[in-house]
Amino acid sequence: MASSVFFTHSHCYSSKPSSLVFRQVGVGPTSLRFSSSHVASVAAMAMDSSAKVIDGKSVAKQIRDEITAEVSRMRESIGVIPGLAVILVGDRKDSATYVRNKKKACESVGINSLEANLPEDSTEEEVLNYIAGYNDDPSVHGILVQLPLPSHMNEQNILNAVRIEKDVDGFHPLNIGRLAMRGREPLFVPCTPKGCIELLHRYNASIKGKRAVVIGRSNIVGMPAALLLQREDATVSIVHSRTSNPEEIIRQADIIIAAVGQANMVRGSWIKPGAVIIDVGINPVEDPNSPRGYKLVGDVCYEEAIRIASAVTPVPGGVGPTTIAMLLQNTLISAKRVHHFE
Ligand SMILES: Nc1nc(=O)c2c([nH]1)NC[C@@H]1CN(c3ccc(C(=O)N[C@@H](CCC(=O)O)C(=O)O)cc3)C=[N+]21
Repeated sequence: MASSVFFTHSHCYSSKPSSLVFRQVGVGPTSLRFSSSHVASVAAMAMDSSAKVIDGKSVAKQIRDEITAEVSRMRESIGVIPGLAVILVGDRKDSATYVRNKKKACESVGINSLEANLPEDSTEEEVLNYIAGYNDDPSVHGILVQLPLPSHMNEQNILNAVRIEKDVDGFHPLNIGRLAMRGREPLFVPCTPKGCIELLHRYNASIKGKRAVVIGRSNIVGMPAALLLQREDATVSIVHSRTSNPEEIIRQADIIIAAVGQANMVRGSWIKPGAVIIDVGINPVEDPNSPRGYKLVGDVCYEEAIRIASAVTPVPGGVGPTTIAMLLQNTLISAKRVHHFE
């Protein structure tokens, strides 16, 4: 999702001999569960099953069920249905897919969805006109401008035009500013980082007092994720393209949030045994065995991580579905707030 590119690993060598993986794992506390007489392959298998896959799909389903109940309670008691407007400019295939998924998700919980599809060569003014219309429309409680925008548009101008009360993406600078300040509360927390924290909570990963590393410092994921972790009382480091010793810092982390957009960048040997890993990356890599010709992988080498971490989010099926669930949650929060519905 994020764009900086700073390491060169493009493959996850899952065919590594398991004895090597075992030695890496063996330095950590999890190895205490196994006597040294166990053969490596047995231990590796046992550790495989002891690492948890964090099932973002099922967490998202759970959250959608909670939202469905709240949406109907709201409709029945005050007759209001939350509404989300999505603006898509251009015809990027991935953006079209995400927007379609968001629309489907809205339908599944009873949220109204409106969609504006503008051509790639639209002017900034045309986009601003749509935003103004949705800003004034009382049936719209959330406005999302799908990113990235075409390069001839000024993203900042456009995002600033969204009324802060409808900024369900949480990208408005005032929302980010409040997120960064102690004792202040943003109106909305950005969906992807919020989903990352939700996954940690729902898997009972403790955050308070833990060392967390966020890899990547984008405005939409890395930076707000670091702020959220800090609000949860973690000790947070941010590793980025100019960090001189990233592996050393990452290896100390109890919690890793990876959001750089580089396939399989984080290797098993960088991971502290027992760490919890939230992998935000969604990177297409060539795969002749897939009907599409490619498959999606994360920023973390999953096959290596699952042997060393205590829990890992898969890609797909991890952070992505949770992100969409958070968008629905933010839309519901917005509708409740404007109608003073508790
Ligand atoms: N204004 C704005 N807000 C966003 O929240 C926003 C955006 N722009 N631009 C693009 C990124 C990306 N993003 C995703 C959401 C869900 C999945 C998702 O559900 N992925 C599935 C399926 C992936 C697939 O199969 O294609 C999964 O990971 O399991 C992925 C990516 C939201 N973004």
